[in-house]
This record gives sequence, structure tokens and C-alpha cells, in this order.
Amino acid sequence: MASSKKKLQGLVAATITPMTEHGEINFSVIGQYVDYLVEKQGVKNIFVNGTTGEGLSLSISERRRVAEEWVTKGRNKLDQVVIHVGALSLKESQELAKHAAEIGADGIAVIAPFFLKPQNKDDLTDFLKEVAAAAPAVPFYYYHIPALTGVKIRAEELLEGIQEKIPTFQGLKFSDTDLLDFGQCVDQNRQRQFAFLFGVDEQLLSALVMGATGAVGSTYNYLGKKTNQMLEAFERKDLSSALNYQFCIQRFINFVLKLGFGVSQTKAIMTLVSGIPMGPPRLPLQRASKEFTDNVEAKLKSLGFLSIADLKNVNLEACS
Ligand SMILES: CC(=O)N[C@H](C=O)[C@@H](O)[C@H](O)[C@H](O)CO
Ligand SMILES: CC(=O)C(=O)O
Repeated sequence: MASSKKKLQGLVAATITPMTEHGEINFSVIGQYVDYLVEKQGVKNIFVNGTTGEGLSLSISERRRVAEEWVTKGRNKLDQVVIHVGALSLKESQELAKHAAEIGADGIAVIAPFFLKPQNKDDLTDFLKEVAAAAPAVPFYYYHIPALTGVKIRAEELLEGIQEKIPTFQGLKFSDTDLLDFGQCVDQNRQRQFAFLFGVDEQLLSALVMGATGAVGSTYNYLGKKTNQMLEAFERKDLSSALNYQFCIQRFINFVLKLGFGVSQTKAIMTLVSGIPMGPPRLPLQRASKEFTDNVEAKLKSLGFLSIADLKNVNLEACS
């Protein structure tokens, strides 16, 4: 087990859950997937069973087995493995939190319950506190993703006094475009050693300026290397290069967003770029179309994200 005390920083890939053509989890490629992230993308942290991993579409027993496989295959290769253990049922969430602790995960994260919803900050804190208490030695992260949960309680408000309620509270994964809220999370907690992990990949540079300490996202599976270049440029205060990288990443994300982008498309893109079969998503999601994949392939090549050796008649707009 990696040390749980060190701060989670840099890029964190939100892992895809690979599936077979029959919709079963394809555990056999997870080892390869770890090596790909580390060796080809320079990404050494992962966020398992979240949005991209279709965590809420898996059964509890599947979620346990997926978490185990990532922890096992990531041993001595990855820096940190964070498991998303959010669920609608507090009991299930606690079971998953306890399990994550048993298998030696480096952190757990929880979204707001999104069917019967918490009405205010105190309701949400009470829920999170009970989950965190099931894994009292594991760093705890709140996963703020209001567009998907429909729970719009501001993160800045939630963070106020949270360490008194949740002693293991370690940070926030902020998947929203409200940079006022994000900035205030950072500003009001400067004395604390929280991790502020931004989750909107196309806007990461703005969040770095606001004080993000790292980022969790789906695109770091295949744009990790490019995004790491942006982080390095930002680190050495070369903002003009950092902006070039961000614009380059934006050109790609903007392109796929217009085509219709979500978890299914992430699976298709990762299959294309890594060569590791991610398989189809699970219902209610439908597999990405062949047309989408073809379009993306051409775009990736024109941006220089994929080899152009076998591509003809492409208008190159490669990013340096
Ligand atoms: C809603 C969603 O899945 N957000 C992801 C993580 O939070 C991001 O990584 C996005 O996929 C990415 O920023 C592209 O919009
Ligand atoms: C993107 C992200 O963080 C997730 O898949 O949960």
C-alpha cells in the first residue's frame, strides 16, 4: 500500500471500467491499462468507479472486485488509488468504504446522494460523515459534480468547518465550471492541507491559477502526457506555453463535445488511442458510433496526438 498521508497531486485519471462485448467487466486488461497510464501518459494516480468508470451502473460486488483489481495491479506502480464509494444507500456506501480500507486504497471519494437528495449543507455533511466513519484511517474526498447529481449545495459552503465533522477530510474533487465557488474553496482553506482537484479538463489552466493542486478527469487517460506538459509549463511560470497546451486540449475537447461526448465516447477514444479494448458501456449508455470514432481519429492525428504516418489529406493543425 502506498502511504496514505502524502498529498494527492498532479494528474489523476478517472479510470474506465473495461467491459467485454457481452457487458461483463473485463478484468484481464487492467494490468495493461495501469502500465499504459504510467509509461505512455505519465499518470500515476487513478480515481476508480467514478463517473467515467460507470461506478453507479455497477453492482456492489462488481465495484468491490474492480477496486481490488486496480489496487492489486497498481501496487508499486501507481502513487495513489482513490476509490469512489458514493451510492444512494448509506449502507452500501459504508460497505464500499470499509472494503476500500481493507484493500489498502489511498483514499475514498463520495458524491452527494442524488435521488432522495440532501436539502442543505448539514444533511449532506451528515451523510458524508457516516460514510467517512466507516473507513476512519482513509483520506476522504468529497466529489462535487452538481450537473450530474442535481445537488447544488456550494462546495465553499460545505467545506466550512468540515474537518471538525469529518476528521479524515482531505480534499475536494470539483467537477463544475463555477470558478468563484472553486476559488473560494481554496481561499478560505489556505491554512489547511487540502487537495483541490479540478474536474473540468478543458478549463484546468484557469483552475491552476485559482490554486488547484491537481486534477481528476477522463481525458487524462489519453491526453495525460499533453496535460502534464501544460502542468510543467505552468510550474515554470511559462504561461504562454501553458496556454498553448490548454488551447490545444480545448480544440480536441470542443470537437468531441460538439459530436456528443460522454462515457461511451471516452471508452471509444481510449480504445483507439491505447489499443486496449475498453468495450461498450453498460445500459442505459449506448456504444459510440463508428462515425464518431472515425472523426475522432482524424482529429487526433491532425492535432498530432496520434501518429500521422497512415493518414492522408489531413489539414494539420498540430500542437507543439
Ligand atoms: C462530467 C464528467 O464526466 N466530467 C469529467 C470529470 O469530472 C471530465 O473529465 C470531463 O469528461 C472532461 O472535462 C470533458 O468534458
Ligand atoms: C471524471 C471523473 O472524475 C470521474 O469519472 O468520476
